[in-house]
Amino acid sequence: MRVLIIGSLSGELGVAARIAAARGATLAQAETVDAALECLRADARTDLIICDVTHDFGTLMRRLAAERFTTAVVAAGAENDEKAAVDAIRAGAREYLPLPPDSDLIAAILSAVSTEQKGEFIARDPAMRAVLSQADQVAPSTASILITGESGTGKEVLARYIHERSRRRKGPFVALNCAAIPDTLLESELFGHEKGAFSGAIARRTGKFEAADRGTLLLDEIGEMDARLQAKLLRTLQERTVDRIGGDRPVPVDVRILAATNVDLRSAIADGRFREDLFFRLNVMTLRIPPLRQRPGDIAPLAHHFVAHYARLNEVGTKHLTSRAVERLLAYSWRGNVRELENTMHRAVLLSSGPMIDVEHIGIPTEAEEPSYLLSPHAHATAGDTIGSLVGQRVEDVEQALILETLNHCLGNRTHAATILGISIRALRNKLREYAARGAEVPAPHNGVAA
Ligand SMILES: Nc1ncnc2c1ncn2[C@@H]1O[C@H](COP(=O)(O)OP(=O)(O)OP(=O)(O)O)[C@@H](O)[C@H]1O
Repeated sequence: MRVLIIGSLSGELGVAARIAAARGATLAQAETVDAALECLRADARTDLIICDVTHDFGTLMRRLAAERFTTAVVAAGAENDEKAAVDAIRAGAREYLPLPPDSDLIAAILSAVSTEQKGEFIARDPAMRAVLSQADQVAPSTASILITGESGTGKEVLARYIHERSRRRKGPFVALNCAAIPDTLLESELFGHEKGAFSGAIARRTGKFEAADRGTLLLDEIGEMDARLQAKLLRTLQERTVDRIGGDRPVPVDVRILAATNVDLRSAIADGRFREDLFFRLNVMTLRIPPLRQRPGDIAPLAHHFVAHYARLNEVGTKHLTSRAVERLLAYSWRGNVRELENTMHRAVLLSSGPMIDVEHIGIPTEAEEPSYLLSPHAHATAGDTIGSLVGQRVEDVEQALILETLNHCLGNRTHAATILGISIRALRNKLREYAARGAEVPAPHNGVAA
């Protein structure tokens, strides 16, 4: 694990750094926020940042967000400085590390970050066990693999699972969501840029390809990549070199590519939106993750796993699901798949005050209460009654209500809502911007529940 320390190593922070190193962390150090950002731009593999709160912590968090660094940050400061601790957590710190440092707490933080990264893969249902045994077979090779499945089914977790079982497991695992970044920035995010390559390129930055050198690069939502970048990606895969924007020579890279998608790439090819030659490069083998509703044997084990995880994380003591609660979970359709189950369990842990989690803490409707368009993939075949009651309303208003309601159901997850609605994520984002401009309340990406 790579840890970047921001602040001086001569005092108690230095003691914390030495404890982290003794627990196996590789250290880098920066005296200032500027120097730390330079360090991150030059090497995107940092797993954890520990920052002295007396440095400008708020600025650090804002600048990390502005440059789309998602590295976990821990603030370190005086043990009795409650205000600093509260401010740091509010600004987005994962933890407050009181100084002088406690070596068990540092060990716990390192282990939490590494478990999060490894991601435990729960698979009890035979359908999922079959996918895992295919993954076990292909993991050791260097073949590109395409992972398909609805949003929230666990494509990224499966990609990490493959990386951990590959010969590259000691190398980095780097993931990039191609839909989350505007086309204009995606190129520099993937391939990097030289200083001054375009306005705003204030310093040289390595891209995800270079960050994943000798490891694995997951390109999530590959179907959203625009045609020009598809061509550049294909060239990179063929030539095993990357051209940084503004660079004057290709840089060799050794990266295994895993690509994930929740759209049907064959129909994207038929519509001319995805290159067939790139598809064949990426798709040496396809692993298809079934939606959660088609692997009921996974629902209860996953639910127990998330309850234990969030109870531990929120320090609320051990909690258990009642058998009625488990029955309710088994009867639900989980259109948002494992991510929806995870968010539901996180909320239930926070809402239940005693040791038991019952149906009222889960807050999902029974099957009879679920809207038909969420239960059936053939919504129009079952939605006749609903349509009748809409006569008299404007299409635009009905569309807005449907989009916002679906987004609410998906706990704010844009990708999943777009999949259910059958529109592209870009189209969804444009609509949401329009609604927000008109004053409508648009659910935040995580609906207020920290994932
Ligand atoms: N089998 C599993 N075991 C444990 N956790 C899982 C499993 N599958 C999914 N999860 C959890 O569910 C959440 C969603 O998983 P993940 O991000 O891998 O889905 P995805 O298919 O890549 O979603 P998207 O298409 O929206 O990117 C994550 O928090 C992940 O840790």
